[in-house]
Amino acid sequence: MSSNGNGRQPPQTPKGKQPKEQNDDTFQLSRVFLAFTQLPRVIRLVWSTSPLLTIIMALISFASGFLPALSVWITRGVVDSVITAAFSRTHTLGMVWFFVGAQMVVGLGQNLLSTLSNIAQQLLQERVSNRVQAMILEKANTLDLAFFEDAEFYDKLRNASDESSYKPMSIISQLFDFAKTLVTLFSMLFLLLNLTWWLAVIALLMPIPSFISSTRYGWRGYKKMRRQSPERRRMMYLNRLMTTDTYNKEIKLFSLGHFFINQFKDLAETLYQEDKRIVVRRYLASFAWSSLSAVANSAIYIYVALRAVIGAISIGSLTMYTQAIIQVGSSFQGILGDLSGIYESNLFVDTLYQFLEYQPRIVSPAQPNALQRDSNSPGLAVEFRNVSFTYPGKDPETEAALKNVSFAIKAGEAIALVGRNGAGKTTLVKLLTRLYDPDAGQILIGGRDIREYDIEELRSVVGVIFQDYVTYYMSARENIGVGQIDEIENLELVERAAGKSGANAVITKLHDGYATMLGRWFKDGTQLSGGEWQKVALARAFMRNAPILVLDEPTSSLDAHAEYEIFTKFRLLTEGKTAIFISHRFSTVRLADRIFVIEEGVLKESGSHAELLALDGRYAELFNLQAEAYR
Ligand SMILES: Nc1ncnc2c1ncn2[C@@H]1O[C@H](COP(=O)(O)OP(=O)(O)OP(=O)(O)O)[C@@H](O)[C@H]1O
Repeated sequence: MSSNGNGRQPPQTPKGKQPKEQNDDTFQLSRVFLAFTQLPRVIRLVWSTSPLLTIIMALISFASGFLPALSVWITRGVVDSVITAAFSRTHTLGMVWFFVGAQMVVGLGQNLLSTLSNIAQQLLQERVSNRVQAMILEKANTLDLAFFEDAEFYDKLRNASDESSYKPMSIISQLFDFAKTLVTLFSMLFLLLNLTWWLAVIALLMPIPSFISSTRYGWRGYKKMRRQSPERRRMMYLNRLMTTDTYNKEIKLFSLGHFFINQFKDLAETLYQEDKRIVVRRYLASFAWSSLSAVANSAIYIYVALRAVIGAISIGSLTMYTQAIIQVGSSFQGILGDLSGIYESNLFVDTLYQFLEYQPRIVSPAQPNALQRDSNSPGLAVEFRNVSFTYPGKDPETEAALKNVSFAIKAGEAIALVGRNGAGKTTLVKLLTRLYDPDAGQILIGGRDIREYDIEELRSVVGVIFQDYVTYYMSARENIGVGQIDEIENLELVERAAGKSGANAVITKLHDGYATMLGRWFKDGTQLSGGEWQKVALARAFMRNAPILVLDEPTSSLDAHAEYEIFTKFRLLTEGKTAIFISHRFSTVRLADRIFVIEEGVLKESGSHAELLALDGRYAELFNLQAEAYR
């Protein structure tokens, strides 16, 4: 995205930290080494998650690396001692027993180590994955609302939480496996060198082409994941549409099921075709290279067999060398496989760290000023001075949401915001609570620019319920208690807040009162009606007990009686706090001390109901239009 000309940048990973692969689709082997740059970070992450489990895994890997060579060496002992026993006259079985016994000990040892390794790995995997998921949530919690409205950010967030949470542990497992196989490789090479050096070299070289090919496909797999991310997200969305209760009604009534299912199937088919190409090519290439290795192994086999025929080596040695050759090849292949696996996982982990590097733009100042409450009023004064704002990616000339808006609200005043859909009313509230910062101008609360306050403190003095309020699928008490999280257990406060909004009458009728689980998602959940949910949300705003109360269409779903109840008692309920409410219902609006009419991002008119009617401007027009409809 380009800058939209108002000086703000859309959310991006900090410049200079993007890995080179981001901008280039071609694969180069040299990049393989670049992609290991995350390794130290990953090791630190896993180590700090559980040093004990990491040490256990490292020790087990190192120890089990020696066992294959030991086993091959013992095999020679078994064969040679059997032949000696068979062809000598004494038939002494002592050595046979010894070597077979040793083989059994090695076998049991191998079994024990792999069991321990599996246990350590699974436990560590779970802890690392949980920790990474928590890190992603923590990061998401710090980021501005604007990030969540950006598709690129969303893709990264999805990729980070879907793929990357288990990848750090894959890297560590592959790294330990790499170390283990390295030990096996060197111990096998040590055995082979007794026979001839060039066989060791050939066995080493064989797996290299296979490594290059597999790394290239790892790269392609990663690029594919990045490319397909928007489609996969769309599939997830369709899946949610089809399986979530809130959408189900409309989908049934509009017969949209097949329409969405077909979209899902089309996307799935396109992705499948792309996946198929990569999978088939990857495994065919791997088949070709491993066939070549098999042929080369047979040639070496013949050479060693002929050495045994002419008596240059014993039959036991024949067995040992042939096994060692095969193991050198497979160990080296294993090492390269681990390397390309680490490389592939690294690419994913890179996405995770790119996500974790996002920095919020809306932050508290280094030295925040404390908010001074007004001693004469339970409310706080609010002022907008020449505030302009355009949403990211929109043109400030033609698509500004607010243009040069100025007004002052006294502490304790009740203000209604009116205006058509899309006029900028909700945007004004978002700016007041620093969900966005204005591009120009200043917003003041209690006489100071809101950017001078700590964000948490600022938000604690503004109680807001948006028109798209959240319906938490939790108990009724929690639904209201979250309005003031440190009082969530205080049933008395919760009940008082519920009493003000009319939610108390709803909740006391439920089978478990305030303990009733709301929503249908969880066991014994009760679904509420739209208006009942709104009363619960409204109670949350009262629970907050903030000096400034902002209600965005707070009574849109309430029945006439409930709305009347709230608004006749509005001043009583708000206890003299500063109140800003947005409403399209003029019966509600006229209760405000003053009314602000917003039109296309501009404050057009302001004054009391009577003043604005007398003005006979836009307000009078809208009011009369609505009144007309009731006649
Ligand atoms: N997150 C967003 N990203 C981009 N544009 C947005 C966003 N939210 C709102 N807008 C645009 O900003 C303008 C003002 O929207 P706003 O939500 O403030 O209107 P409103 O007056 O509250 O409308 P309504 O009465 O329908 O709730 C609209 O043109 C809208 O399309």
